[in-house]
Amino acid sequence: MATKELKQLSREEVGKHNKDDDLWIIIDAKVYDITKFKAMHPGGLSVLLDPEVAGQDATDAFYSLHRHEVLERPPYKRLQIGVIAGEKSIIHGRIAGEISKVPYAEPTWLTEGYHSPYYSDGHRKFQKEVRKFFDEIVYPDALAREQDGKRPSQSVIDKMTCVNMHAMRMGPGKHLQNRTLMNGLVTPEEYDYFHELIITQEFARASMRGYGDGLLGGKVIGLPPVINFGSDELKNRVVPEVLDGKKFICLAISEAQAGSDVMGLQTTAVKSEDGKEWIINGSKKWITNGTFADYFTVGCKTEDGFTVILVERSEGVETKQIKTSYSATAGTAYITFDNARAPVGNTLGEEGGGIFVILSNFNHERWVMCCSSARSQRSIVEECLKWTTQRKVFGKPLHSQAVIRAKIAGMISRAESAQNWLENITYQMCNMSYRQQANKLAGQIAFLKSYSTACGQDTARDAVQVFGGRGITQSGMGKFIEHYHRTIPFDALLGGAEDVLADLGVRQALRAMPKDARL
Ligand code: HEM
Repeated sequence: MATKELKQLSREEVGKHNKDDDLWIIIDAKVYDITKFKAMHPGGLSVLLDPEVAGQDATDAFYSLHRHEVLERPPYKRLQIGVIAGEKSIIHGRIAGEISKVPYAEPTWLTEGYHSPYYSDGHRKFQKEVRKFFDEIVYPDALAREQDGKRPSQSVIDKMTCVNMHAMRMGPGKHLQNRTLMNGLVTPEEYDYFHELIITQEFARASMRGYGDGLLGGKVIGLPPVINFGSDELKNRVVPEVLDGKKFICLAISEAQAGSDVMGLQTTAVKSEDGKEWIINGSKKWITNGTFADYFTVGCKTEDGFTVILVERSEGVETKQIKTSYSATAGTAYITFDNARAPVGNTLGEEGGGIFVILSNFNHERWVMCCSSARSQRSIVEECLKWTTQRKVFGKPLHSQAVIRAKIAGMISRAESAQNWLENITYQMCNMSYRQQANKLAGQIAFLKSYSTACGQDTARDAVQVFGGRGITQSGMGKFIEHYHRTIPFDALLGGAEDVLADLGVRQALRAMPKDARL
């Protein structure tokens, strides 16, 4: 379709079109004819006929009330008829891959003029491509699926497979062998936890909370027990099809009756008479991706204690959507097992040794959550800095109020401290064996997760105060604030509740107290 020729106009010329039946306005050096649109304007007619708006430069008035993306929607974009001769537009929408220039909108390692000991040039190139990928491919699907609640599109999952994103999200390790990562930008041997941190943070930046979990969050927590404790037959069959986005898996531990106290779980598995199969009965609750999972990594009570078993979707397995405060795209399920069967070869780890299987993955899972928590808070800082600059109160930007600046100070400090602690822990992970990490980092990671999400909850509350009514409205200026404030409890609960984790950190420290320590 040919693009329409835009007229070169003077401000005087625009000023003549200031009446009900002939109405133009200027926004950022672009001229819009809103004569027909005015009757359909969601904000009403009268505001557009105001003498300070009709025929005038309405840039400040517009950005005080609308996100830029409004002007990019096709029906509104078409309203532009010209530009102001000799002037340039300066405001633009999201450019795929772009680094924000807003202070603190990026971690220091991505901010011009700052340095970091942790990231190499390779990490920087990798970040660039990963951001572009998420901006172009994942972000539009995240917005659409959050709206309609459907599961993430298979086309997005397939594109992620092409660059081996699903495999990279599992961290460094053998599962990356013989895979081409991000079109060859990094080799499986070079790939480290900082690469994974980059993926998780770009993911958090480009997606919405429910969609973020929907886009195979279940795999990140449900597949490691198969990779680390499954038989070779099971691994060879299940791991490739999950990492290639053809089949979906979830971790099914929590029940209505038991959560953190896994030893209190009531789902049972007993062996069939011929000893070849497990027969499973019970239910699981709040299982991310459960509604569309093909495989279920299930915690069961067995004769010898607690055992983890991989159950395939089959007769006797039913999943139902649970309505939570985030969108249905996460596929959060209530699952029932009624005489469901799984081969005994699907046992993950030792019979009765399930607690070890589950605990062994907690550190990585929590660290992933720390990565995304630090990044999502930062996006809220960016929203607040933009809003308080463009929103005018008493003729001045909102940030001219000291109380607003104090809130922003808290948000920035929290986002920076979470990121800096995270990078230190990530560096330790890069230099420790998995066993050393389990020994030395369980407490640190538990503290960081507890701290990050507490920071996130404070930031969510402050951001709502800064945005006022818009912070509790699902569309318009405050839509990301409303979303963050509504979904932050997921960060604070999943992978261990804040208080439980903080206590775990202290208990780990007390275990390491030297016997000869005295005041
Ligand atoms: C091309 C020009 C404009 C377009 C396409 C437009 C479009 C919209 C849209 C789609 C909304 C719904 C809220 C949203 O999605 O953000 C809205 C709300 C509103 N608009 Fe406009 N608008 C334009 C210009 C203006 C101007 C110049 C004013 C003058 C002050 C104005 C005042 C308002 C008000 C007061 C609301 C209600 C805001 C709220 O509920 O918070 N609009 N507009």
